[in-house]
Amino acid sequence: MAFKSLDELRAACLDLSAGSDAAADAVARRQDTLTKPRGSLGKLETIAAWLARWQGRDMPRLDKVKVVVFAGNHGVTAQGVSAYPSEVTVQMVANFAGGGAAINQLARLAGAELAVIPLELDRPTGDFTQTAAMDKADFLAAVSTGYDAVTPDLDLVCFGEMGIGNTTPAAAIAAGLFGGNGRQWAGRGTGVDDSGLARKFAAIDAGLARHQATLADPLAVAANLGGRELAAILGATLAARHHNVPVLLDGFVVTAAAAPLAKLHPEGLAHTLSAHVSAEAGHRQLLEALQLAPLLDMGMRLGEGSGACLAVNLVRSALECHARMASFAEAGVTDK
Ligand SMILES: O=C(O)c1ccc[n+]([C@@H]2O[C@H](COP(=O)([O-])O)[C@@H](O)[C@H]2O)c1
Ligand SMILES: Cc1cc2nc[nH]c2cc1C
Repeated sequence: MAFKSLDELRAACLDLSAGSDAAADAVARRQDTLTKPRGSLGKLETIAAWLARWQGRDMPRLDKVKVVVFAGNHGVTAQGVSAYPSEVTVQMVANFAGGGAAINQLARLAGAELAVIPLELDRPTGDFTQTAAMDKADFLAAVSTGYDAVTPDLDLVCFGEMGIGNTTPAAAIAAGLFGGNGRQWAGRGTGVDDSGLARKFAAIDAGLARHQATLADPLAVAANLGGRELAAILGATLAARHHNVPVLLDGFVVTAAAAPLAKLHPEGLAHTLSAHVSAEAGHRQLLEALQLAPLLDMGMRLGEGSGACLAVNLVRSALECHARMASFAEAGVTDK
């Protein structure tokens, strides 16, 4: 899919199904026949129904699970907002290819295929304190790349990212969409010290001031204050909805990247679950603004899709119980 205009993309963001009530109801009915007190598997029961709704299957499946990690570089790193230099982005992409990153281990354990998509790493986005991060064409190209990364054959997809500096655009998007300033949304990312954190606050406030006139448009927020890997995650989240693929969101950066969809459509992120709340300062507040309840709280702040991958094992647990437990009748257990 190559989105040719913001209006075309906006229309695609409004064209969203509500998922299958029938499949979700079928799961809820079966849950109540299984050998457990009703509701006793808690969120595992609602996760099974969520899978069914968004796959559109009475009996969901998890045969093909994928983690897609998008990588990008950021002009705003010129403001001294990260603890690490930008060259780490391409170096970590090589590490992903070599199997040496955390996400390689966690994806394997989760039974998930890993794909890494670098987005023009040698051409960082504009520094949003000075100019737009991306012009329209750049933004649409990144969204389109993300859209094409999600295919209808997937049963579940996790999004992750790698991009030195990207907690700054993520916080700027959150502030642009939900109000507030740098201090309210920025955290330490890879571990900036107090002066780095102060530079982050200032960069975000400068970006918000520079792009103030466009903050009412969620797509303009994503283009002006975001980054290529974040735009790709927005496109990928939209594609997942169009292709009936449920989504696990990772940490602060992925959540901020997908947030414009929720601003454009009240049910825009209904096909997603927040896998975890990261240790990045603004994540809990962002999840609250989006009315998403995180599954895990592990104190993680890595990115890469690492938290999302952990939650694949919870989703697998939900499906295994749903699909394989005996009913009261089958097991000869007396129901209440
Ligand atoms: O998504 C998160 O919750 C998260 C929190 C802290 C750091 N990160 C990762 O760290 C990088 C961004 O941190 P920084 O300090 O360079 O903005 C980027 O590669 C992210 O994957 C990600
Ligand atoms: C080493 C390193 C690995 C990462 N993975 C995601 N973000 C990262 C940032 C750094 C610095």
